[in-house]
Amino acid sequence: MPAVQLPTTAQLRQALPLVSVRGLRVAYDEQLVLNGVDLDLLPGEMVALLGASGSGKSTLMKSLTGFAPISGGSVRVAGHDVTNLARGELRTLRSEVGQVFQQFNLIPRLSVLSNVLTGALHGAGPINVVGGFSSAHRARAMHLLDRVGIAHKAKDAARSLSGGQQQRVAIARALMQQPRAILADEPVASLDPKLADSVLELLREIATEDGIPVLVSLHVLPLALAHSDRIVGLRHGEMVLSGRTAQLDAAQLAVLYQDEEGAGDERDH
Ligand SMILES: Nc1ncnc2c1ncn2[C@@H]1O[C@H](COP(=O)(O)OP(=O)(O)OP(=O)(O)O)[C@@H](O)[C@H]1O
Repeated sequence: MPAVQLPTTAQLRQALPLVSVRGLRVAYDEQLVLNGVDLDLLPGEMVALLGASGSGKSTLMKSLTGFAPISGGSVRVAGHDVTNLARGELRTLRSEVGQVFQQFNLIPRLSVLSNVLTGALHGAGPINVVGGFSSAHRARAMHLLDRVGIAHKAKDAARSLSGGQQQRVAIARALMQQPRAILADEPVASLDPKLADSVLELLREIATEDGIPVLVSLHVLPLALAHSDRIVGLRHGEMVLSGRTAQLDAAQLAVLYQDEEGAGDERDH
């Protein structure tokens, strides 16, 4: 009888979703804004989250880090049960999930290097903050700035950088956390198309090289088509689309924007 090849622990880990959402419901003031959402994110994949304005993209992202009022379903992120966190576990969860935002959210007067170093504060207690950063932290922050292509700006004030450069700093700051997943909520909405391409390329490279999932919400369909492995789509708070990017056709994608004011404008530009 041929020997049975059992998968290694590494292979099993690779196949398990880092994020697993089932039947998620979120309500604000009794208004249901997410209704029965399912989502899996696997290590190493770049997943684009699409949907018209108000469809629930930001709310879904917030649900993954305990920032949304979850009223039903289950949310597991990096081994944490987000709907039932133990005392102190929320801080750990947030330290394990890197976040990137549309407006970069840097501290403008601080240097680029200091901004990246703040990523190391996630999950650190007050003593670590007072104690300052170790030389190992500084070396790691410089390495990450080099990785995102702006090590030469390390000493400059964050406010002196262009939007594209600031977003690279924000990505380096997220990496400083040694995240197990990255959530990027409209990270290129404030950037011109060329910079948008380069930032999304960088995020995809990180997903592949670091073997972590990156969930990125986007308003521009061509960007999602060019830079994702998979596309998921929300409509009126329901997940109505999920598929490999290369296999989705125009009719499937059009469902996301049906009946929306200005449909066609938003997704094409
Ligand atoms: N804090 C809040 N309080 C009340 N309602 C909220 C809150 N946050 C979001 N909503 C509502 O939830 C719905 C989904 O909003 P959400 O921001 O998740 O959508 P979105 O798809 O990210 O939109 P956009 O693309 O415009 O950013 C909207 O109707 C919005 O008004």
